[in-house]
Amino acid sequence: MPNSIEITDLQKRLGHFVLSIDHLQVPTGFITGFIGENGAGKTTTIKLILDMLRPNRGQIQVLGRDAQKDGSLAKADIGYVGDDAGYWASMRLRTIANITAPFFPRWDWALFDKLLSRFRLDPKAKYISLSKGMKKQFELVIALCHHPKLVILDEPTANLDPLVRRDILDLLLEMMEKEEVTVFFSTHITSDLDHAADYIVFLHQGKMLLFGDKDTIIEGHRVVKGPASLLSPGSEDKFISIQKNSFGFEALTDDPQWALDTFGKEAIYERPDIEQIFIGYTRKEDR
Ligand SMILES: Nc1ncnc2c1ncn2[C@@H]1O[C@H](COP(=O)(O)OP(=O)(O)OP(=O)(O)O)[C@@H](O)[C@H]1O
Repeated sequence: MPNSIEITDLQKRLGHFVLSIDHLQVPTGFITGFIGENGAGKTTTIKLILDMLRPNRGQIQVLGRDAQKDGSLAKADIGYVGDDAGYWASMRLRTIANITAPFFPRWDWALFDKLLSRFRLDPKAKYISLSKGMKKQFELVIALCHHPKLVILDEPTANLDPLVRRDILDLLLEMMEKEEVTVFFSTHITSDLDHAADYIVFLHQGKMLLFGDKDTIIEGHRVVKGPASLLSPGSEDKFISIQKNSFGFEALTDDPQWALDTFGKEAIYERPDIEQIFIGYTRKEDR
């Protein structure tokens, strides 16, 4: 199966907010990072994929099944970590696992124990006694220990310290080496994606701005810096976005060759990171 998620012609209205995605594919066997500012529509998209919300229009295929008609059949193959796991606060971790395991035919107790000890979580601890980061780690253990084909994570690393964030990303990468797993990962911490993602989706105010292979996207862009005297009205308009100050300009281009031909050796050309590209496209849309 080339794509684990395929979205076509999707529209969802929530009050004044409109989510509108013409086409989105999440390739099987890779990590796709889903980036957007607060309120961009990431959680709404994920809830639609999981059939927790119904669209006003459009089709969503998840693991080859229609999310609205028989999405429940795909649920055993999906590991999901969202905002609120909804676990009973006073339950012990082992009890939560005992209740969850029967829903998943490939539940793996050995993997559950291994992952719990990796995160130094005590199975006898009560869920309420865990810190925010430990709760996320436990939710991730539950999501991964039934060998899901598709892992959907809604901002799993928000509020976590860098060490825990890196540990979670490393765990995902290790899993993907051993079995074919697809990961769809929403975040606004773009540095996590610099490290881990293969594909990137940018969402802004309910619309997709960009989708593609991360390395190709980065290679296709440059941050150009130089003195303001290099600029002309025509060249300014060709940038995706530009910022000027008393020292000169800093701009994002999706045509590195044009920039080199236009500004030559007087400008500096830098490879952007994901955050610089995302901010550049967001500024362009907001102009
Ligand atoms: N039940 C609802 N009724 C009305 N508006 C809603 C509802 N749920 C979400 N929204 C609106 O939809 C928009 C998108 O919200 P969503 O939670 O999908 O964003 P997000 O990208 O996940 O943001 P964040 O990074 O802050 O979690 C927001 O403007 C939000 O206020």
